Amino acid sequence: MISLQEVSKSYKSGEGIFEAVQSVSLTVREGTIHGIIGPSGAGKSTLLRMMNVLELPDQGKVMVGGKDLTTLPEKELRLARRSIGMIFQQFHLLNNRTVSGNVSVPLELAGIGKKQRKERVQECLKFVGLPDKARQYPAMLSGGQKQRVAIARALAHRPSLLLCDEPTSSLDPGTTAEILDVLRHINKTLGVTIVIVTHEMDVVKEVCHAVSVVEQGRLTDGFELEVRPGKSDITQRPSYREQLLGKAGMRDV
Ligand SMILES: Nc1ncnc2c1ncn2[C@@H]1O[C@H](COP(=O)(O)OP(=O)(O)OP(=O)(O)O)[C@@H](O)[C@H]1O
Repeated sequence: MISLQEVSKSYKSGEGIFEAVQSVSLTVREGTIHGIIGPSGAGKSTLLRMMNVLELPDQGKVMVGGKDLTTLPEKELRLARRSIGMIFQQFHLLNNRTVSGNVSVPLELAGIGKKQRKERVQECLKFVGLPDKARQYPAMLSGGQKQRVAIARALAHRPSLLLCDEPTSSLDPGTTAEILDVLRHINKTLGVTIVIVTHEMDVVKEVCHAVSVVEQGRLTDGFELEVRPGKSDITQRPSYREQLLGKAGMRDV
């Protein structure tokens, strides 16, 4: 289980202090795919980046696997982070490394031996359906293939949690569906808990078991989902929620 407990984060700017996340508490059930949705600038990415303390909250706790990541000494935090993979909208691959070189990076940083690295890289590439692309460079790949490489890299350490920051926002609808299939497969077959930040209703509708709604740095709603494409029996709710559910063709369960 992952739980954020009353986390807050402010940024200083020329105009003063901006409160990007304000006292948010949120629980992600183990083994689920959890969406975080809301308008642009609402604080979704900041919230996600606090889940692996890429962004250190000013206040509050980040509980992952029974430990508060905000209080862990650096060495322990590094180890804890190995069980948390992350992928991004822009893939963040190293262009001067081959596909297998990219997937190998976290294993190299962890000091894993060459033979073991090679085996694990092959396993991960096979899992995401790219075993034949190992020797190619990112520039030779499509957007969907690049995201698969990023996913393979995120899986290298066998994470229990995968954080996804707008993973399909650079992709066309067909490729989006393929990437969502990969994420669903990871959740189902490996039992990995997945958190997806997205502004796309279809992503929530397709894969999420639960969703949290973030607006202006605050959690304004959260609910379990039953995916019902095409249905319109939407429970009356406050405006943003109505809008979300309506667009996604979902209802409360
Ligand atoms: N490092 C930073 N320094 C200053 N301000 C920041 C920083 N990171 C985020 N912000 C501000 O905090 C607010 C929340 O940003 P965040 O990226 O979390 O929102 P978001 O909901 O993910 O938005 P989007 O959907 O547009 O990516 C924004 O107003 C953003 O400009």
